[in-house]
Amino acid sequence: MLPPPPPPERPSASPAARTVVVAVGGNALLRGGERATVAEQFEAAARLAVPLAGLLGAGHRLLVTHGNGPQVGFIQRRSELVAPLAPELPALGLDMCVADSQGSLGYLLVSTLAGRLRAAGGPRPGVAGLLTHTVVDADDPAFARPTKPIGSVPGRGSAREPAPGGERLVPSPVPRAVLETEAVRALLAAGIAVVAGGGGGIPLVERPDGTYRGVEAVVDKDLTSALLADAVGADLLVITTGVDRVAVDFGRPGQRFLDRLDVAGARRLLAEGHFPEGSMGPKIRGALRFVTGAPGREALITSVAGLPAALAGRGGTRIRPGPAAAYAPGPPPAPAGRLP
Ligand SMILES: NC(=O)OP(=O)(O)O
Repeated sequence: MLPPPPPPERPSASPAARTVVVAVGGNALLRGGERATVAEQFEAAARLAVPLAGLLGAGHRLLVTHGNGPQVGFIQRRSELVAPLAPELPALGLDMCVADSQGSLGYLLVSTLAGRLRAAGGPRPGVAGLLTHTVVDADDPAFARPTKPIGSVPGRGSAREPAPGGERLVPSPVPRAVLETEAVRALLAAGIAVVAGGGGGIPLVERPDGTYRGVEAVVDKDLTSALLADAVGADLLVITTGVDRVAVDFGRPGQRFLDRLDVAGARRLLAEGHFPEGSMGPKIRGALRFVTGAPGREALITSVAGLPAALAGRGGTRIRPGPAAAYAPGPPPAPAGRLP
């Protein structure tokens, strides 16, 4: 549970202030599915801004990260649909689509949070949206095995042969470093709320000469969120998803929701296949990476609707290290089955 510190004069002034990272799924802004209008997306972002502003009002430092799974698929489809009509317009690679999604989703999240803080009338930290780049390994095996669904219509396909309806699977390499880590740290230290790590970050690989190039991939935002949360020394990583709590045997007879998990238990359930890749798997792996990075950390998995209650200790699944945990900072581990 996150204890509310007394109202501060300045947002960063309270000794009880903690650094909180809240990861928001791309689906959270699309309640109406693919047909959600822009106005509905703003409404969803405005609802989310209420508990986020509450954290800032209580004096905590806040980093918001967000997904882009549906939106990056829409942007890519738009580019592909336009191509035969206007061949003079450049086709967009996935790195460019991720960058576009950071712009539009950053706009939604920053403008609604800034507006909520202004309307609340208390001490107002600034809110900054940061275009974020994530370095991945050029030889990550994910490039040969696409697992990340983008676009929102159920179905299965590959990046080259999309399934009917628009959803497709694309490579999702493990994030190794975020170029803007120092900037995020500096903004948080200055009491400014940050929106960063959007869509897992624009995926880059290093060229032999040390420069970067964008690649065809969508990095998992939960893993990037854990990496950033670790790097900025966060105390709490909140991962929002479509359910209020993590379940074992999800969607099967015997389904059981969990209030808390320790590291050993989470690892065992992950190994038993309760948390599939492309959904709960990266959230659990991100949470594990974060809580085992340093002592005193906690991860919380819950829904956007359940966020206010979960932050007050009345819901969600809490992941804590447990008595036998060993701490080892570093990038997120690869999922089972990947090369070391
Ligand atoms: N990039 C990413 O992981 O997005 P979602 O969380 O929306 O799938």
